[in-house]
Amino acid sequence: MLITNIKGLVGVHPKEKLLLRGQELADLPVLENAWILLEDGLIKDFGTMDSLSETIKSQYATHDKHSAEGRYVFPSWCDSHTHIVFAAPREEEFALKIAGKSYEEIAAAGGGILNSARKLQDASEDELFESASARLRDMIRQGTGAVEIKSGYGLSVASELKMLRVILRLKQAFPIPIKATLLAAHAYPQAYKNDHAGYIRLITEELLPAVAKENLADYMDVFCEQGFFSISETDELLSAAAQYGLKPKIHANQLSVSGGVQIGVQHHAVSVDHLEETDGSVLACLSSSDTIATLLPSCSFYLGIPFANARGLVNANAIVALATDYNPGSTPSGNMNFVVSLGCIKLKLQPQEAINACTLNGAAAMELSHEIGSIAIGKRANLFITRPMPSLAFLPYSFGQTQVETVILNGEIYHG
Ligand SMILES: N=CN[C@@H](CCC(=O)O)C(=O)O
Ligand SMILES: [Zn+2]
Repeated sequence: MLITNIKGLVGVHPKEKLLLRGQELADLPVLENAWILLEDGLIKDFGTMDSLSETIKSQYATHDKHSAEGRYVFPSWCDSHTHIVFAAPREEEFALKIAGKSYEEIAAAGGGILNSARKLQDASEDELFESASARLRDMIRQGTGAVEIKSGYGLSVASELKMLRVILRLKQAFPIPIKATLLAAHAYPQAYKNDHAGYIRLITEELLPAVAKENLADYMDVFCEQGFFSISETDELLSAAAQYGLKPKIHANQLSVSGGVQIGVQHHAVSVDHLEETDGSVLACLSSSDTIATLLPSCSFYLGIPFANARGLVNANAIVALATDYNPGSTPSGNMNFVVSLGCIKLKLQPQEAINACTLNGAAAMELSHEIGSIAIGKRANLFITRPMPSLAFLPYSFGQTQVETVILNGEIYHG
C-alpha cells in the first residue's frame, strides 16, 4: 500500500531510538508533505513527496494507493496497561462514586475487585473471550495497535488460568501484538482475607508453575498498596515470579505513597504504573532508572484522585509513558485519544510529549519498541490516518472526538 500527500507523517524517530527519557519526550519528528510505502505487513520506505519516484507510483494500482491530503499519519497507539478481560461492567458502583463514596470505601464494602472476581467466576472462557474481543475491537477502531492485558479478576488458580487463556486466545485472534500479565496479586480473595501467607503460597507454589507450564504470561504485576499487598509481600511475589522468567510491572502509588516504586525498581520492573501519589524520593528513584513510569490519567479523571506529577518525572529525567488502565472499576474507557488529551490538559504535557508517551514509550513499556511505536523502515505497519486536521495539536485539543479516520494494521486497512 502506498499513502501519498500526507500532511504530516508523525513520529519518524531513528529506528535505533527505542525510548525517550526526560526532555527527549518533546522530540517528535514530523515529516511534512510525505508518502509512506507498506509492504509485507511492514514499513518499507517513506519520504517527502518530492522524493517519490515514478517507479514506485506506477507500481501501485489505484486500490492500493491512498491520498491522505490534509491528514496526518500516526504510528498506532501502544496501550501498555489494561484489564479488558472482565465478566461485567460495574455501573452500580458509578452511582456510589457520584454520591461521594471513595474507591477504598467501595472496595471495603465488597465492591471493587472482589465484585469483579465474583462475576468472573461464573463466566465461561468463551463468554469472556467474546466480551473482551468486543472491547479490543473498539480500542483498535480508536487507533490502538498494541496492547498489554492483565489477569487479576480470577483470584483462584482456576479462574486466573481461565483469564490468561482468554488473553492467549486474543493474542491468536487479533492482528496486533498483545502482552499478557499475571495479576493474581490484585486483591486478597474472601477465603484468604485472614490468611495472606496462604494466598501468597497459592500464587507462588501452584499458580506460577501452572502459568509457566502453559507459557501464559509475559509479566507479573502486584497491586502494592495499603489494604492490598505490602512491600514485603510484593518483594516475595516478585522474587518467585523471577524464577519463572516473569519480569515485574507494578501497580504503585495509586492511593498512597506505598514504596511500590522503590520495590519495583529494585526488581528491575519494566514499568511502575499509576503514580498518582508521588514525593521527591519517587522522582529520585526513577530519575536514573530504566524502569518506565506509566501514568494513567483516565483513572484519575474517573476516580477524582490526583493526577500524576508528569512534569516532575520528565524534569527528573524519568521515562514517562501513558496508557488507559481500561477496567470496569477505576477506568471504564479504552480510548487512547482521550488519554492524549488528558496528558496535555491535566498532566501538562505538550502535545508532542503526550503523543510520544502514547506511542514509542508505550511500546517500550511492553518491550515492543523494536517492532512498533514509531515510523521507521522495517517496523510493523500499524498506523492510523486522521481526518483532515489543521495541526498536530488539534488531536488532543479536540478532546472527546475521534480524529482517527482509517486504521491500518500490518499494512492493511482494518475493517473489524
Ligand atoms: N488498582 C488496581 N487495579 C485497577 C482497578 C481494578 C478495579 O477496580 O477493578 C486499576 O489499575 O485501577
Ligand atoms: Zn490497572
